[in-house]
Amino acid sequence: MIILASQSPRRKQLLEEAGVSFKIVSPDFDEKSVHLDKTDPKKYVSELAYKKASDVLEKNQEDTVIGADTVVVLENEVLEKPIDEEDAFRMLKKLSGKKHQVITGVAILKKGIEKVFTSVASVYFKELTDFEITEYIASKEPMDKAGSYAIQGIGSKLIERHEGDLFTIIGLPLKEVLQTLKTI
Ligand SMILES: Cc1cn([C@H]2C[C@H](O)[C@@H](COP(=O)(O)OP(=O)(O)OP(=O)(O)O)O2)c(=O)[nH]c1=O
Repeated sequence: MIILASQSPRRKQLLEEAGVSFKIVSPDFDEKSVHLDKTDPKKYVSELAYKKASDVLEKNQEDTVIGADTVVVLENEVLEKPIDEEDAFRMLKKLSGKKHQVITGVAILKKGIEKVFTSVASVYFKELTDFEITEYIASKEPMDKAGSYAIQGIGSKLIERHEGDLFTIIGLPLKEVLQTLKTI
């Protein structure tokens, strides 16, 4: 059985639409309580994805477990989910008019097998006014998204363009995930 170790509705939907049959088991640890080094964002998302997957594998040892983590990286600063609306405003103000990276780390674990990889895409934000930012935050959409926006939602109107894999930005690099599932 394949298990998605994630509470993210986006990851669930992406995997469902790809025709994979799986169940969801949420990892049993608080992301906020883990203090990992963020100076290397690829290493950071890989470690978090690994922690999510290994926590679930421990209790489901006959299964294949997928864990993932997504962050936004702007000029060496890692932006995660905002803690409140003020934090979302701060992030969106920083992202305004600039290019940033979105990095998703994935860990696919099964007894004796560990596949961990990252995927990077770039997003170019339009210049945003404070009013546009405030209006967007009022939609509540930013509150559970890395970097405080959703490219697949209302947030699309904040974006000039993106380079790379859209699924990586939404939280799961599907092509690589499907390829890895085939080979393990
Ligand atoms: C940048 C961006 C992020 N996101 C989402 C993907 C992730 O769900 C979320 C980043 O938070 P994560 O901590 O990666 O994931 P999560 O807390 O939603 O789920 P779990 O830890 O249980 O797997 O941001 C979008 O949906 N659209 C976007 O454009």
